[in-house]
Amino acid sequence: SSWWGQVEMGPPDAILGVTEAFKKDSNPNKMNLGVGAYRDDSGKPFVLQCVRKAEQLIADAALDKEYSPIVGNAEFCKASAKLAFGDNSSVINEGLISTVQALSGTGALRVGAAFLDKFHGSKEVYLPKPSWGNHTPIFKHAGMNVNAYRYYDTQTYGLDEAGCFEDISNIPEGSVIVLHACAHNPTGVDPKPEQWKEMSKIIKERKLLPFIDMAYQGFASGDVDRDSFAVRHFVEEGHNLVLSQSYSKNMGLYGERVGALTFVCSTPDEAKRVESQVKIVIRPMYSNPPINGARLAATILTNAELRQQWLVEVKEMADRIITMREQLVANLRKEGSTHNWQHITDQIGMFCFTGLKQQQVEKLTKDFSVFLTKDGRISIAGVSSKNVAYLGHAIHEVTK
Ligand SMILES: Cc1ncc(COP(=O)(O)O)c(CNOCC(=O)O)c1O
Repeated sequence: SSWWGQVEMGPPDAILGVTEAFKKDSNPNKMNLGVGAYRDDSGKPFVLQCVRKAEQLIADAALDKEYSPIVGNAEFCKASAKLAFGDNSSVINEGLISTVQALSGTGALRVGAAFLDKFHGSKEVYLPKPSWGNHTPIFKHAGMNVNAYRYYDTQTYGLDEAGCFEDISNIPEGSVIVLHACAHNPTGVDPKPEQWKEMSKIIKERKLLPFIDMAYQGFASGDVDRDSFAVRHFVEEGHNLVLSQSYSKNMGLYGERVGALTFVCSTPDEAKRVESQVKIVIRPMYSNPPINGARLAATILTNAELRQQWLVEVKEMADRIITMREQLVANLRKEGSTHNWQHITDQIGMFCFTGLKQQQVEKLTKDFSVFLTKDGRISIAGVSSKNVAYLGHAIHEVTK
């Protein structure tokens, strides 16, 4: 008899399911706006030049393939912390942080969640509503209880400031609050600096633990320092926060699984004790991280010429997305749409919450072969100068 006869078929991943349906469609005008990966203006995946050059430097160095330490590539961890907190960050200079390499952003969140489940006083985690789909299972699988705070306003397609601030003011002391540093997924709605300052104040008053997820640093505005405003403000305000970083989007290292997890602690001794316990979480999970992606990122971040080229390339990616937002709105106007599409250009980063209702989404897919997730989220990366007019026409047709 079979061991697993009672195992049921699991539900398909909402996002990857969109790509499956897209592949089956024969319409030459079909568009895949579901996938959360950058595409250039030809709709192709994009490997940055600085990554190709770093690959060459690493190949020429003929390095060995020995195990990485449990905490990963030390040069990468140091460079990652500096990128997030700034070159002259006091928490770095005073030895108050512990940074470990992670299996990309997902791995950083998962190890962070496992550490919190083991050592943090509260099991309660609060996610923005809505948040990245994977946040919920990541924290649940680690044993935490997942709750939500109001974030997105379905009427204005922007931040529900009143609801957000009120909900955060009511989160029980000691709870963990997850924040997207920039380029909020799936809404594209980021707090303004003034709103971040207010959120920091309330979070401090409520004695909450901020877990900041920064998966798009540099990819949102095109400026790595500007995109790290929330992280640096919270540190300046004295929050001992947890930070997850991903290089999937801003360096295009998706499949290399390059990320980092940082704990901001109160003393150097606490940082050492925290690191020792994070290592004990990692050891039985995957023992030690892969070497290649971290070498690539460390080379790019520490080689002056490659770093400069990276800053140019990540801005190019951000600028292309911003241009596509502007051209989509222009095409909707050209089509004669009378709706207010301001939110498409107010929102930032990979995604746009269009505000399309489910039946409009279904019509967009059925009649125009435009594929997107049911919640009306589109990945702007899938929009190009070749298909933006078609998209404008299609959205106008289903919303007029
Ligand atoms: C907010 C957030 N955190 C973390 C991550 C983690 O990404 P990774 O594990 O690749 O670093 C992601 C990647 N999302 O993937 C794109 C999509 O939603 O279709 C993310 O959006």
